[in-house]
Amino acid sequence: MIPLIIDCTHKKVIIFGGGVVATRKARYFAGEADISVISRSFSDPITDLPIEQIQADISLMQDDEIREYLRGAFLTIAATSSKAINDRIGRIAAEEGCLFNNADGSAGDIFIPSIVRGENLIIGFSTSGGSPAVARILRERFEGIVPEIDAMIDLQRIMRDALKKTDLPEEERRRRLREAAQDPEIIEGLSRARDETIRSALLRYAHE
Ligand SMILES: C[C@@]1(CC(=O)O)C2=NC(=C\c3[nH]c(c(CCC(=O)O)c3CC(=O)O)Cc3[nH]c(c(CC(=O)O)c3CCC(=O)O)/C=C3\N/C(=C\2)[C@@H](CCC(=O)O)[C@]3(C)CC(=O)O)/[C@H]1CCC(=O)O
Ligand SMILES: NC(=O)c1ccc[n+]([C@@H]2O[C@H](COP(=O)([O-])OP(=O)(O)OC[C@H]3O[C@@H](n4cnc5c(N)ncnc54)[C@H](O)[C@@H]3O)[C@@H](O)[C@H]2O)c1
Repeated sequence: MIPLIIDCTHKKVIIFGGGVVATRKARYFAGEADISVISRSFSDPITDLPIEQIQADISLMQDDEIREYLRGAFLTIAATSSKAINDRIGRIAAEEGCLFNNADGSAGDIFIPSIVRGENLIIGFSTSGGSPAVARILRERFEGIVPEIDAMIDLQRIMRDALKKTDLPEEERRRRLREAAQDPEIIEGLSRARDETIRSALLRYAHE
């Protein structure tokens, strides 16, 4: 398993099933991907999301009909309450060369991680299906420190630009960036007085 951060803008994500789990998966991709949900019934929260809803009984569909829905899809998620239906969708997705995530049944190609999102940062936690509860606990543990990491990334971006304009050798620029990233005064200052700390860090680290 290899983690990737993927731009899902305008990518087609097809979700089968419209219950609690399908809603969570739809919410995960909503706002970036183009989502269609195919199900016999839809939970109330899923109907509030900006997604296409297609009402159908999947057990009555021929393989070709399912295949048609998957055409051009980046990712297919099976989240019905039937393992047999989910696995059947997985088989067709594999034939179509489409990435597949299975909420219940044989594991697909991808796991959906628990995520923490900052302005400059995304962290994903996955136990590869071993313990979603642990993934959640890790997310909650890291949520609190995201604002300070975000501020550090802002500072580092500005510092990198400033250092590139100097004649300092690359090794020295790298050393200073690493040192500033671990400087306790800067870390503390960023959460208290962000702009002032960025100014003083630049004076201290980004000159020849
Ligand atoms: C990260 C997150 C993304 C998302 O789905 O949106 C996610 N589950 C989340 C929440 C969540 N999951 C469960 C509950 C109800 C708890 C309860 O039952 O009361 C809740 C709600 C909650 O806790 O809030 C239970 C559960 N989960 C799975 C099974 C089936 C099984 O294990 O077979 C069961 C049934 C019971 C059990 O066996 O526990 C399976 C999967 N869940 C995964 C991801 C993948 C593995 C990720 C990993 O290994 O790290 C995988 C394999 C599916 C996949 O590939 O996507 C999201 C994080 C939310 C957060 O960040 O707060
Ligand atoms: N992967 C995860 O994160 C995770 C977490 C908890 C549970 N699960 C498992 O995922 C599955 C779905 O859980 P849920 O809580 O969303 O269940 P749910 O009962 O709320 O939803 C099931 C959905 O599947 C649809 N469906 C079932 N058969 C269908 C058919 N023949 N045609 C069309 N639609 C059909 C139903 O209409 C419903 O919308 C369960 O098997 C559950 O054990 C997975």
